[in-house]
Amino acid sequence: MKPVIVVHGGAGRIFKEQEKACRSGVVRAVLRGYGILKRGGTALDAVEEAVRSMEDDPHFNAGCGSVLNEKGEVEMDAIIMDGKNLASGAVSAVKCVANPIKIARLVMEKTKHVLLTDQGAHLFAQAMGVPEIPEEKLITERSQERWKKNLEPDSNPEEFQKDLGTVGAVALDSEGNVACATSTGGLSNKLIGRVGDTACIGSGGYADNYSGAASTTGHGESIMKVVLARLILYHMEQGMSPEMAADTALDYMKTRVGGLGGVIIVNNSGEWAARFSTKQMSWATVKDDQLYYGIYTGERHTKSVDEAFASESEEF
Ligand SMILES: NC(=O)C[C@H](N)C(=O)O
Repeated sequence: MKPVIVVHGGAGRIFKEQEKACRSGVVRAVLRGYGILKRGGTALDAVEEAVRSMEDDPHFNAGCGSVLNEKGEVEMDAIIMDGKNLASGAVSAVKCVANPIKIARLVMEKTKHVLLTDQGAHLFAQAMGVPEIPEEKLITERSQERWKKNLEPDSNPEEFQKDLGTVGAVALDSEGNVACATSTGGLSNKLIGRVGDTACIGSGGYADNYSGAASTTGHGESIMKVVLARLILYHMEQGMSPEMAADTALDYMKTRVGGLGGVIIVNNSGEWAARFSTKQMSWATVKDDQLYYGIYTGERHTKSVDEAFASESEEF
């Protein structure tokens, strides 16, 4: 089986001055993940690596760069899932760690549970030897400015929620296994303790070798109401292509609950899609040693992977 990986850097609005950094960020992440697949690594390792790369990138709303809750704190959600056996692990409302996706993976591999939250997730991370980092390291000037603006009496929180940026990855490895991973700081100025779609199995992501894998982004409460990732896989089980399944599910979310978002998908034969109902979503894919990436509807750049690896440090 030829490996495939798709990543997203969040659906929503990307400001002009951020576009280059977002394109570079998703390309860097997809190449890291593909490097693992190319060496015969698993889909699970590839999606974790790709998501880690974007958690470490301050341009995305995950890890460093996460948006802040109503008190100005970072509370992050993440999920990972293995399509081989439906094993999955997630964390919600975690603080002071660089890579929530790592803890999600540990939840999957080292506990009998699927989701740990807040204090419990913190204690578990400590017990697993995950280093704690000061909260300031996760907070960027941009996330702080946005938080302050949202506190102004005439602010329009709806407007600011458009500026999303969750990160995610889906992959198919050479053994035919699929996996997904998603990580986020959630919604700006959210209530303390708010758990979003990203931490919830079937909403923020789902992976099943019988059909494929999906990772979602967008308005979390809407995504949870329609259980977006699982809905997409259901459509694929009924015979739809990844693209058709994505469009059908996103349309349903828009008409049924008025929610916008984006998804990346790979099915178990290596067909993929990156679709969104928002204005933009940064995404990148590698299949057959060919890199594809874009931000706007209809935008699709192509490069060979060798060429892309050679210019990895450059902007795209
Ligand atoms: N940026 C996002 O995609 C937000 C995320 N889905 C949430 O609601 O937590």
